[in-house]
Amino acid sequence: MTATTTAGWGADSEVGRLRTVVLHRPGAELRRLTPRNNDRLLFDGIPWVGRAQEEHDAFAQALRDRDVEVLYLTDLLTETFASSDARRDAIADVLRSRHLGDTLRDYLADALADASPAELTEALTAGIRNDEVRGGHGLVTSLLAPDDFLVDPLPNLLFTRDSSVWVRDRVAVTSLAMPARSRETQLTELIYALHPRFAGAERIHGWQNEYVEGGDVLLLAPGVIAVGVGERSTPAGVERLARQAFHGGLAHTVLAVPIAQERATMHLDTVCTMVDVDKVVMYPNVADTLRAHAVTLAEPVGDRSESELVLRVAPAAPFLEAAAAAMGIERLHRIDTGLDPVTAEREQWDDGNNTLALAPRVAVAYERNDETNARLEEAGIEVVRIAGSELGSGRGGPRCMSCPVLRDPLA
Ligand SMILES: NC(=O)NCCC[C@H](N)C(=O)O
Repeated sequence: MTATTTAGWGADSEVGRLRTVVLHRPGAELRRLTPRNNDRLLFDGIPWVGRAQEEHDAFAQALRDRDVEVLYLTDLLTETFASSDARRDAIADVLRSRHLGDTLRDYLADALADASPAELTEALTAGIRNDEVRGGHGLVTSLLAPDDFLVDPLPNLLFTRDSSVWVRDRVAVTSLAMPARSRETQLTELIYALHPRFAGAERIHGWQNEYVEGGDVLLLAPGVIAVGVGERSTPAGVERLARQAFHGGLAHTVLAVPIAQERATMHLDTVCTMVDVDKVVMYPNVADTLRAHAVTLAEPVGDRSESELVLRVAPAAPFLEAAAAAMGIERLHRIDTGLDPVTAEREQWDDGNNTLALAPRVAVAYERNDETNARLEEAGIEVVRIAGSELGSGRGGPRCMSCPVLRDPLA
């Protein structure tokens, strides 16, 4: 292991004391959701935006009350757009869309180049509707419906955990599998590449690599990473992340964990999150069937390049056992969601498993999941309850809505 966590950023676990986090306060992009587009944009309903903002502000305040520094993604993006390179790259990326046509593309290129940093952030996150453009009119604008999007909104920006994840002192900008989300990581990558706060931060992965989503990546312990493989993160994505982690000396074991390819279990963090150094809250309906392949290096890195590393893949073993063995602990204790299978199913759907640890044995959770929260407390976990009736309509909880940038190291 060569890398260490630096003072300004980095995390080597899910539970080290949280110092800095990136959130996204929901805004205009949520007002774009309609019953006709919400499925495609990966929302299960139409949130009441004002209430979602109140819930989110209370979430952010709960973190600040615990001395966590809250950074907002759109502030970082707007500050990043002080750089003309960032503006140029962001505009080029969004205009690569095959839906635009040359007339519209030329018009938008000029309009976006003239936009202020804040206006550019707004256009790239809330999207641009056909009836909102003042020029570039022609074949494409005539044939599209007035409320068709020329640039799609990004309502899932709310889930900042998916678009980047820190692994020790490196940031993995992820690669999102669903078309509705792929543009999120273009923006995240610009922030990490060009925002002065992250100057010098080394990046692994990237939005054009094989698919890996942050919600699938769990830092079980220093040197041990679990990665869910399912609807979002692919086997090739896990292999890429493992190669990068091994090559950078960031991990000794990566657990590849197949999960059911279903909406309710889209990421590993929808069924399992850590609440202590040796405790997870877990969906009991999958706990006994969840398995993991331990991936390790067959030979030392030496002077091999990342692609030359030889990986050893162990046969599948029960997840909790494989995890404990890799973590070097006797047992990874499991706290169940709900009391019975039906309650567990209801509370898992409402993100009862998706907790954000602020420190060992302190976790933020949606208040609505009464039984899971009671079980956490019985197990000695302090639960910081937040409201999430509107926030949850995108199917994500406190962990999905937060990207820890700095945690105290456990190693
Ligand atoms: N880590 C997570 O589970 N994130 C929640 C993502 C929800 C979002 N609506 C999506 O479908 O991608």
